[in-house]
Amino acid sequence: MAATTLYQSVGTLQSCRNNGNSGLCPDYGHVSFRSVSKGFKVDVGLLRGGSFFSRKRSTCVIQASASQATVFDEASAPSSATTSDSNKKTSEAALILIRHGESMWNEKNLFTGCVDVPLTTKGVEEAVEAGKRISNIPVDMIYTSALIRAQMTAMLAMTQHRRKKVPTIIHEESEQAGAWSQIFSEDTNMQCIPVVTAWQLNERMYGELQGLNKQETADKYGSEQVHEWRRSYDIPPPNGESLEMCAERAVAYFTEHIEPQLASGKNIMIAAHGNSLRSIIMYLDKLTSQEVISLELATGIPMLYIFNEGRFIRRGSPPAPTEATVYAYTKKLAQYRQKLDDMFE
Ligand SMILES: O=C(O)[C@@H](CO)OP(=O)(O)O
Repeated sequence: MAATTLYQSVGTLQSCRNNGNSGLCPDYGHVSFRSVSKGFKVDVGLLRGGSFFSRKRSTCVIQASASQATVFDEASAPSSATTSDSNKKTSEAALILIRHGESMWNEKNLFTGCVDVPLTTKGVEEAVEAGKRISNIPVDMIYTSALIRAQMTAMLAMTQHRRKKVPTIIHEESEQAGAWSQIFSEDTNMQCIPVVTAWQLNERMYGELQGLNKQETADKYGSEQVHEWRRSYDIPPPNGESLEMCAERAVAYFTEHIEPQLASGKNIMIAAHGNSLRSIIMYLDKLTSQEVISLELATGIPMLYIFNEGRFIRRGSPPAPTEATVYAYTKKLAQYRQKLDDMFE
């Protein structure tokens, strides 16, 4: 994908006299924006042709810098996008990755790994904020680890989604669990998002470091040794998993179970962990074992990828609704957002 800077589009959009808060620009396509203190927030999805339609009168003054966003190149966008949540006509799909919000052991600075601890209040708030950032992005299926902090994050994030579909955990631990959690209404089923839990997406197993304080461990073994355990690619902590070992199960799960769903047009959210997501990002971004060392993921910040014709295109983190920045959607995502605007505003 060749990304063009927003600056180029801003020039054209500034010359548009706009009558509403959403519409089609003759040159640059779909635009929707909301008032911010200086000018407007604008989302740009490239669609050719069309004309503006109006909700209320205003003049389009867009203030943004080239560094704030990029615009998806129309040439690489699929030509037959529709506005359905799950689009089987094209191979384009959205992939959202979220590291869980702050856990009670993050707060205490303890090595956590596969110990199953919940979010703190701050973690709950981070998950809700993450949900606001992705509230306009379609989600057809959710994958989480088997750990409660990732599951809480996914569920809390979805409370903010504008589409208001209900995430429902798929229970396949036994035949009975599957049978007892069936839904008998097709309409209700259509308003649900299946949530698949998979241990393969768990945090890497931290071995004998689990439950130890990170600072005390660094004081005891030296910060270089601890940094090696925490961030090297192939050196495991005592009796634990290295990132490489974690990648073997997390990336295998991703390629076997999640990638085929993306290829069929399903929009996917994955809520998981610092290291299981680092290993998946290493695969998506083709990072080397050297490059992944410096990859750090913040808690509760969603990252968006577009899966298009078998390629993963990194799109960064969608902005929070309060941020006066510019974010460019793909044509398909812009249409989805427009549909939400039409349905709910
Ligand atoms: O303790 C853990 O399980 C992880 C994530 O919180 O820590 P680290 O940042 O050392 O990989």
